[in-house]
Amino acid sequence: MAHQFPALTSEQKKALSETARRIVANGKGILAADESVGTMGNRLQRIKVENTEDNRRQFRELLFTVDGSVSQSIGGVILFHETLYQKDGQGKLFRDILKEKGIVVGIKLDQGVAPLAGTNKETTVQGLDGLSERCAQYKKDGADFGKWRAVLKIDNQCPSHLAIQENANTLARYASICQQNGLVPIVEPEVIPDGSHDMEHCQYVTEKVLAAVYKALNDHHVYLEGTLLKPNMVTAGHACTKKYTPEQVAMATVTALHRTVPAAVPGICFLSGGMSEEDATLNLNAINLCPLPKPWKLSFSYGRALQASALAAWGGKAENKKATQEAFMKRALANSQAAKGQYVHTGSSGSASTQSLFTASYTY
Ligand SMILES: O=P(O)(O)OC[C@@]1(O)O[C@H](CO)[C@@H](O)[C@@H]1O
Repeated sequence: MAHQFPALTSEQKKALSETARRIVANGKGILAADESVGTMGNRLQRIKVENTEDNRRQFRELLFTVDGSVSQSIGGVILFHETLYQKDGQGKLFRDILKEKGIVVGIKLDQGVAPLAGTNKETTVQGLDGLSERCAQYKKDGADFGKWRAVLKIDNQCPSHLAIQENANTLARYASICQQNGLVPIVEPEVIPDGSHDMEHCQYVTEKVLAAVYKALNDHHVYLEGTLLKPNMVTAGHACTKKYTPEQVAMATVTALHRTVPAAVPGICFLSGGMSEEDATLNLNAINLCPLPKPWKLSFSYGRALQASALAAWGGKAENKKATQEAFMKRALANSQAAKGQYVHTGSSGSASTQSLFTASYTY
């Protein structure tokens, strides 16, 4: 056994676990603002704004320069490479603006998916080559955590044993490299919601995927206390005709997590996966009220479900700054309340917050 070859020193472990716990402390969650240039282009196209570097920068400036009280709801922000080096209108680096608010800066590290030949269009994730050097540079440039999204789908023969094993191993290798460079790895094995499967089938698959991920993390000597998990909630497929309540989603989700995720993991931050803003908040709230043992913080790492109303309010116009920032703050606060099981739906949600944000085959 490799006990005599420790992967990390006790100082490294302490720093990693402190960072992980800080991100999810007291109802805090993560703003996933790490959309790649292409994904951001799709978002901007919907509001008829051109996908230029400056338009991406302007929208993100609005999110990052909200009132400092946002740090009571947002513990970490995931950035895309471009954004880590961008500045606000006064020339201040976004990463410095976030850090001054006490928010931990994260960086998207995966480089998209590649096909797994001989499968039903399944994928693995690219980005392991040179990852250690990239992590070291990002750490120097102010990042303290990383994110790597693997995509598994439910379909005929999917997810295959190969896709589950390959993605689990790749996530574990990424997590190990992150920790060696002082970055807390966010481990994201997303079972995407495409399909007509029911919630029970999603639970079965999610358990298989998570069990494989935690086996691989253990094999790679990953220090679980210094990681965060970013999973899908257990829901029915987008085209399933049967509807489930937030309480049913919560019970299926916490059951799956309870069976597969060790209590050493400090936090589980769900992705929103195309749910409407309001559904993502209601489901998270129900998850925190679920009467099963919950040894981890259960919080959010939302992309679409934290930004949809804000994007709609902005519409690419500087004069909409106040409305944009208010829309973002409203979702941040609602999700922070939900992360404590204290969200009360007031019935005054704007139309953008109840619209489905589903995109078919959201693979990158
Ligand atoms: O599902 P959501 O909450 O919109 O986004 C989850 C997420 O992992 O997927 C996106 C694509 O990689 C990222 O921008 C984001 O971090």
